[in-house]
Amino acid sequence: MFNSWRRKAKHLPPGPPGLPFLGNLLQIPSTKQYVTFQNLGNIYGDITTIRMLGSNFIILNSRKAIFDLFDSRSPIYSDRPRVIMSSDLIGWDGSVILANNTPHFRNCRKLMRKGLGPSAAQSFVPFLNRQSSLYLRDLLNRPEAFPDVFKRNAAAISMKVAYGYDGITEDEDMYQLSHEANRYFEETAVVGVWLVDILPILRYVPQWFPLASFQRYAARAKPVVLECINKPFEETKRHMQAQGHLDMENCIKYSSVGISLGQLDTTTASLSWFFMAMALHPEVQAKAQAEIDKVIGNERLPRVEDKESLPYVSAIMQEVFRWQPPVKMVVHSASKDDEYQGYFIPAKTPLIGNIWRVAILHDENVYHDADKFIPERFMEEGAPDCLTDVFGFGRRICPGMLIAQPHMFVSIAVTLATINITKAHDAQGNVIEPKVEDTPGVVSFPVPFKASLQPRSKAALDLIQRSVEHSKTLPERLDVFSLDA
Ligand code: HEM
Repeated sequence: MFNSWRRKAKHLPPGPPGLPFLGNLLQIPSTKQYVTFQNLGNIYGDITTIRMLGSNFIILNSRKAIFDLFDSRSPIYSDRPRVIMSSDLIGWDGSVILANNTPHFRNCRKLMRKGLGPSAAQSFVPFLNRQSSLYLRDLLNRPEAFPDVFKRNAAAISMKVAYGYDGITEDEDMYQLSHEANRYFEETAVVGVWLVDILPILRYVPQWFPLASFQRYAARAKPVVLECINKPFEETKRHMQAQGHLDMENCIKYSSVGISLGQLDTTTASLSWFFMAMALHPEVQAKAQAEIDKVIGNERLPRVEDKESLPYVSAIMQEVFRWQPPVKMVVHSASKDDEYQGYFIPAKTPLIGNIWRVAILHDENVYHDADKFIPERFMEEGAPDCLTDVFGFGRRICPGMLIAQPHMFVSIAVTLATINITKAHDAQGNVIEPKVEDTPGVVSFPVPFKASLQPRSKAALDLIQRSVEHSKTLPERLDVFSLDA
């Protein structure tokens, strides 16, 4: 009784008044929620509550609040809110990304630390270098389809990292399978978008019911998702002719598919934002190309190992992440009641960390002209490191960040070394201005835009061809999942 009195005596963080039952539902748009949340933060402070259909959501709008809770109190704030649509209805339950902080989750993270940690990431460097010239070749073959080239390249890397699988770019069925399963994840894993996530009772509504279009969607999606989880794993097992302990098999299966899920869209989106930034800022592109020409010359392509000697190119990578973080909000959940800054945070409340606002990312106190693309800010003495924010927090921090960063760097560097990216023109010769608008979803892509890609010179074209040939001589990588280490 005393506890219940204490619970009532403490208040949730403040938030906007809402309507009976609907709460703030009508005030939260379906796109760019992070801007709405930022505006709420400006009114109600760095920790704000919104209420929708009887459920509370807490928004964290400051770097301090996010780190205090997600990082310093990570034993409490490492769960995920339950997304019934994505996990129960379409089959992503068990996936690392949606799992609560359970033994299964901890085993998967342990496995991923081995497969994606510093020494594993180091061992992928030759593969990333090798892959970068194939990426350039594909880009020049299909310049108009650059987002698809990014995605196929990311798929090749994630399949290699997750399953040791080569040749996804030639295996159209496997590529389409992971592409489609990924899309289903993207469309269903955002908290609060599907009514069934807010009113779980709806999960029992049968498919034939007139308003149950979500059940029909789930019936289409589930076989694809399950095949994406099982097929590459079974193939790998067949190749290895291995039989393992069932728990461990599950752990490998969900870690592997988590890697593929974690990588595909994030790197594709970031490279798409990079292309947009270059089309919008020819002066940045020219400056980076001058750096590459001076430091690397035109006898070879830049490599992962050149990062330190190409500070301006590295600054472009950081600025792409800061300007348009591909994951603009992360959602953790509290595993038990807690108190913060005098406010009560009930167990199971979803907490939304507004990466967009946080930080440094779009905080004018830290970055001047935060909406502008200015890589020079990362060349200044004592510039903050935005990479500590874009990859998430605490126990849920992105396990693939040591693969993602060299992959992004080398892709940016080889593109700048050999290709000019400019704004596209329409049939009448008018410039098509790219719009800096993003798509809704877990990962935010730029809305599709056109850009024109031209090789910088005949020498650049020759270099790409030579590098593709040379890449075949580069060493392979070692076993990813050596479980006995
Ligand atoms: C541009 C590149 C990437 C960015 C910006 C990014 C960002 C993120 C963020 C913000 C999270 C959520 C963290 C949180 O909840 O606090 C996350 C989770 C995750 N990422 Fe990445 N990521 C990237 C690339 C990758 C790559 C290359 C992999 C795999 C090789 C990967 C695998 C994962 C996995 C498995 C999770 C789920 C972790 C969990 O829920 O515990 N990511 N990532």
